[in-house]
Amino acid sequence: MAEQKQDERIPTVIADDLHIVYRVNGAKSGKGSATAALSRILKRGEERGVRKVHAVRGVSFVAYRGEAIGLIGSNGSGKSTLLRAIAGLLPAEQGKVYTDGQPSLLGVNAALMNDLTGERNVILGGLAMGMSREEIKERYQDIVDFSGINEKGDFITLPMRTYSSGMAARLRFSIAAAKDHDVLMIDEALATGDRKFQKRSEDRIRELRKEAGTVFLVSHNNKSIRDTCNRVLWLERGELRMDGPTDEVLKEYEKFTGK
Ligand SMILES: Nc1ncnc2c1ncn2[C@@H]1O[C@H](COP(=O)(O)OP(=O)(O)OP(=O)(O)O)[C@@H](O)[C@H]1O
Repeated sequence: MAEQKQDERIPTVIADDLHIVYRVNGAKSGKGSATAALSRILKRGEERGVRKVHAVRGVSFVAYRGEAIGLIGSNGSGKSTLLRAIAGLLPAEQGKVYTDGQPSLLGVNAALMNDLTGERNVILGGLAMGMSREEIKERYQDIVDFSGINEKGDFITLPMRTYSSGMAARLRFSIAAAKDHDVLMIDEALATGDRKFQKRSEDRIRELRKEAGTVFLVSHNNKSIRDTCNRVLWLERGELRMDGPTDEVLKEYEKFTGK
């Protein structure tokens, strides 16, 4: 498109006919005849006792800098799998994902250490995201303030195992949101935390978006998606059912779910 301005529409993530398949150990059933077992073994590509879950099926899209993209769909439709694949954590069975820069995945299960204090986790989490010690030091107080962990006492010096799941999720979000990301992926982080924290997170996502990154947000909360995202990808059974402006996609999705 020759008339496009150069500083606009810079692709950050390209998924091209992406297929992700999980392989799960364990036969469907310990019972069954020897013939059935044999036919399973002989069936091309299917090892004995390994089941395949085809979680993402032929998904293609291009994400651009400055976009905040919501991923919606029923339980098990492949949203988290797609995020993990974009983050490079899952190999593609078929197709490809191209990313510009290192995507950072911020999930409620992001690996922080339960036995370490919040304070140590802020440092470790920052280092894991590629921040320097100096940067972490500079932003430490902002991270703690943003998380609201210390609002009801000096929790940041306690091990994370003493936190409620909401507190832990808030800390994870705060650590990840402290850095400017090329591509930031958030899995349900906004579902936890109180209203005040949700509002802070949404504001921060908008800022990150302005700071030229691309944000992906997986959420079952249509309001969070509406307030945060300009575009939505709707997955069902691993397939991309719709890709478009938030309002248009949510309208169809709400018809589908009856909400
Ligand atoms: N580690 C795994 N091993 C095997 N199968 C998996 C694994 N993770 C997910 N799946 C399967 O892949 C499919 C997609 O799961 P995924 O978690 O991506 O869906 P989701 O849309 O994020 O779901 P939810 O909204 O419930 O969080 C499901 O059928 C799920 O059972």
